[in-house]
Order: sequence, then structure tokens, then C-alpha cells
Amino acid sequence: MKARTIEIMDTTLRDGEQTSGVSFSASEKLTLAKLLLEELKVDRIEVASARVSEGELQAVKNITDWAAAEGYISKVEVLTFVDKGVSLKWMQEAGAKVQNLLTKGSLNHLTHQLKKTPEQHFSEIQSVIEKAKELGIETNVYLEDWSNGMRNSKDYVFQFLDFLTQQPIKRVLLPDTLGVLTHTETGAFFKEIIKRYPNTHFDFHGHNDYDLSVANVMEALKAGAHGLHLTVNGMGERAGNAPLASAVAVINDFLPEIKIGVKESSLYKVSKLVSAFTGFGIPDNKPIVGDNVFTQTAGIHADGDSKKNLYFNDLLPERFGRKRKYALGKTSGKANIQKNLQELGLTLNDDELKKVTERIIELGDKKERVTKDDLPYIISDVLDSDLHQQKVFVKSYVLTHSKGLKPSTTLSIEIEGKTYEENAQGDGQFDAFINALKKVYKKEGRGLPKLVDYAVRIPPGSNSDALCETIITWQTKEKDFTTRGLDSDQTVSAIKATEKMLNLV
Ligand SMILES: CC(=O)SCCNC(=O)CCNC(=O)[C@H](O)C(C)(C)COP(=O)(O)OP(=O)(O)OC[C@H]1O[C@@H](n2cnc3c(N)ncnc32)[C@H](O)[C@@H]1OP(=O)(O)O
Repeated sequence: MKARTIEIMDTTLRDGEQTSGVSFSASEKLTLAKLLLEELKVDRIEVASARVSEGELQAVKNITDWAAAEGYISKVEVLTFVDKGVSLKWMQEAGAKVQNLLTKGSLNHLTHQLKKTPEQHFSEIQSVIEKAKELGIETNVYLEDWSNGMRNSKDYVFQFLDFLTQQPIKRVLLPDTLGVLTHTETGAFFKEIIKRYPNTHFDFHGHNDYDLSVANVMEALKAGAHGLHLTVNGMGERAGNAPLASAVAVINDFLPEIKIGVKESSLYKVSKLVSAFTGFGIPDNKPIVGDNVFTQTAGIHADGDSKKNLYFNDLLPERFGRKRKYALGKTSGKANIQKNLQELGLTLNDDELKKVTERIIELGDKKERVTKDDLPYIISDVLDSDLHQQKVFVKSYVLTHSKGLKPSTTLSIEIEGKTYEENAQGDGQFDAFINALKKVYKKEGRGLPKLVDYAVRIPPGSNSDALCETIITWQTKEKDFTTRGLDSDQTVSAIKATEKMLNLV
């Protein structure tokens, strides 16, 4: 089959921002716009809806200033409305050059929301397109609720497309606005439309209400769609939009005839950044970008990986700038533990390995989470060995928290036989503890790893709801690593996790 290149339009900054509770700041929008176009290399980005707010106007201005200077201006798009040119005026002020005009793609929406006839609607659209042309603004047209339009008012959709394909527009954007399509219907609708209008560019815009968005993307492409609208982490209203990372992997692995320019190895980085900006967590099992999707948990799978990579599929983590991990817990066998020991550069004999495996299974049975960085402690505990010699001891501390005063900590700590005492204030007790620790390490002429993630949980079913687990992810120049602490007091559990970190760096 002849290869063809399609366009990927990322709409994280417009439709993705329609995720409930999510709002990007202007500087976050600019950072992401640059990353999406320059590093990830999507073809186009939709960055805002016109008319939304003053802040949004400034955000788009910042993006268009940068894009114009760097030659990306024709790749920056703004959603506009059929509003007698009000949106166009907004676009002019914002310096944007491509509008994605929102029109009605089903008779139902046209009749009940706009309360217009098709003729009135088409005439108003024509005026907007003409005005845009005069202003040097290029037009793409969204047919909102197109999928239901195809089901319930096909004559209207074709009457509309007959009209639109005669207009000076660049692309027609076909959204499954309510995420109601199945993959078979998506394919059939696209086939029918592309056969009828072979010279028009059609994008597919999928939503994920039935978790079918990626399947729908595949069928739209197989039927000849020329472009896709996707969002990072599948963000968007309700169940979200078709997720960028999954769609890219599916295209690369299952549709060899389709070519795209997106750089797979940057997908994870962008996903993490969007999650950090929005606070919109990525489920651990989200394909490609979730924390656990390259983690083997079962002992038999880890064993098979050591014997000719028997449990690998084509989704190799390295493609996405990630690494395979081997979880430790109840379902681990010795193969999981061996894999983790290899990474730590440790070796155990068969008998030692058996004992350590038994302890990890025992901990897993109690629903405790065990990480690779806990291994040295478990080994020294089980084998009574000095494999992990503790060199830093948090000897004592006083934590204060009083109304009207800043929390403070006095800390006594032993580092390789030398004792230090320091005190410091902070925004909370743990922050004060870290500040005191920083003072100690400064005296030692050393820095501390950066704290990049801090999670607190009550271990489920731990039979002691008084216990609290703090899991901290740290970052040095060389690596990210995680330590955990368990205690009935939340701050103390965080201090225990910190003491482990101090013994690992
Ligand atoms: C593809 C999609 O995801 S659709 C979502 C598009 N994006 C958004 O709605 C987010 C940005 N929207 C906004 O900030 C606001 O809704 C605005 C500024 C556009 C309008 O705000 P308001 O004037 O307060 O109106 P409201 O938010 O209630 O929207 C309803 C009005 O929009 C009209 N409308 C609906 N679709 C369209 C359209 N495609 N073109 C023009 N007007 C439209 C409705 O008929 C209604 O008008 P009416 O009040 O005269 O009956």
C-alpha cells in the first residue's frame, strides 16, 4: 500500500484544558506550545478558544509572538465561533492566523441551540470565512456533533459539506463530540465522506466516552482521514479526548502505510510535564505513559525476560525514553529480585536469594510496598550482613508546630561518625526538618538530592489504620529514586524515608 503522511494536531491547550478543574497559566501554555512543536514535532496545535478571557488573550499573544519569530505561525490554531466577527477581532488582537470555526454538524444542535435554519447558518458561516480571508486568517471548520449528525441528519451533513467544499477553507474538522461512535461506524462514515469529497482535507477529532477513541482513530485513518486531533494524557471534557501517546504507538505499530512526524521518545517527558502543570494525575496503567506499564510483576514473567525476552511485546520502554522495571511483592519470584539486584550491582548466592525472596513475599502479604531501594535494607536485615552499612543516623529531633509561629525543627544527626546539631524553620514540620538538614550538609560541603514527588498513603488493609506510609521520589544528576518510611506519625514516616535517602547517596 502507498505510504501517506497525515497531520497530528494537538489540542491539549484548548480541548485538553476543558478538563474539569484544569487551567494552564500563560507561561505554561507557552512552554508547552514550544515543546509540542519543537521537540515532540506535532504538526499543529490548537491553543485556546477565542473570547474566553483577558488572560487567555495574553497567553495566545505570547505564543503567536514566539511562533511568528520562529516560523510556526501557520501551525497555531484558535477555536472561534459564528459570531459576526467577534472571535476574528479577538484573533487579530492575539496575532493568530488560523481559526478553527465551530459550526453545527447536526441538525439537532443547529435547530435547538442556535435556533437557525441551515440556510441562515451557512450564510453566517460564509460571511465569517470571507471576513477571515480579508484579514489574512486561514479557516478550518469544525462540524460540532458531526457523529450524531451522520446518524440522525445525514442529508443536512451532506448539504453542509456540499456548501463548505465550495468555500475558501483549508480543512474540515469532523468531531465525535460526545464520544458515541464505534470503530465500525467511524470507518464507514469516513469512507463515505472521503469518497464523496476526494479533494478535501478531513481531520478526525475523537472523544473517549466509551474508551473507543483510539480504535476510532485507527478506523478513521484506515478509511483515509488526513489528520487527527489528540491530547496529551487524553485530557479533555468528560472522559477526555483520544490520547496522543497511545494513538502514536498504534499508528507506528499497526498502520505501516501511515507516516507521522511525532517523536516517540519525547512523549513521556511531555506527558509528565502536562501532569505537573495541571495536577491531572496519570493513571499508573495508562498505556505508554503510566508508571506501571513497563513493570513486570509476576515472577514467571521476570524469569521469561531473562530467557530470551519471552514476555516483551513491541512496546519497548526505550522507544519512549523509559526503562523496564521489575516489581517486588507477593507475586515476585527470585527472578524479579535478581533483576533488581543486577541494577543495584549486588550479588547473592542461591540460599541468600531464597531467604530474601521469602521476606519480600512476607512483606507483600502484609500489603507493604517494597521498592528496589528498600532491597539493601531487607538484605542486611534478613542476612544480618553488612551489605548495606548505615552511615547516616538521624539521632534525635524536636518538631514544633504552634499557632501563630512558623514550624521549626532542631535536629541531631550522625554522618560517618561525626555528630551535627542544627535548627531551622519551614513552611511545615517536614520542610523545617529538610531546612535543618540542608544546613548540616552545607557544613559538610555537600548538597541534597532534589525532592520531586511526595506521596502519603495509609497502607490498605495493613491491619493498623494508625500506620502511615510516605513515599518520596528524589532526583540527583544521575538518577531518580524512591524511598519509603512507615510510622504512625506522618512527619516521622517522611523523616524515615529521608534517612534512607541519606544512606543511598
Ligand atoms: C468543540 C467544543 O469543545 S465546543 C466548546 C467550545 N468552547 C467553549 O465553549 C469554551 C469557551 N467558551 C466561552 O468562553 C463562552 O462560552 C463564550 C465566550 C464563547 C460565550 O459565552 P456566553 O456569551 O456567556 O454564552 P454561553 O457560554 O452560555 O454559550 C451559549 C451561547 O453560545 C451560542 N453558541 C453555541 N454554539 C455556537 C457557535 N458554534 N457559534 C456561535 N455561538 C454559539 C449559543 O447559542 C448560546 O447563545 P444564546 O445565549 O444567544 O442562546
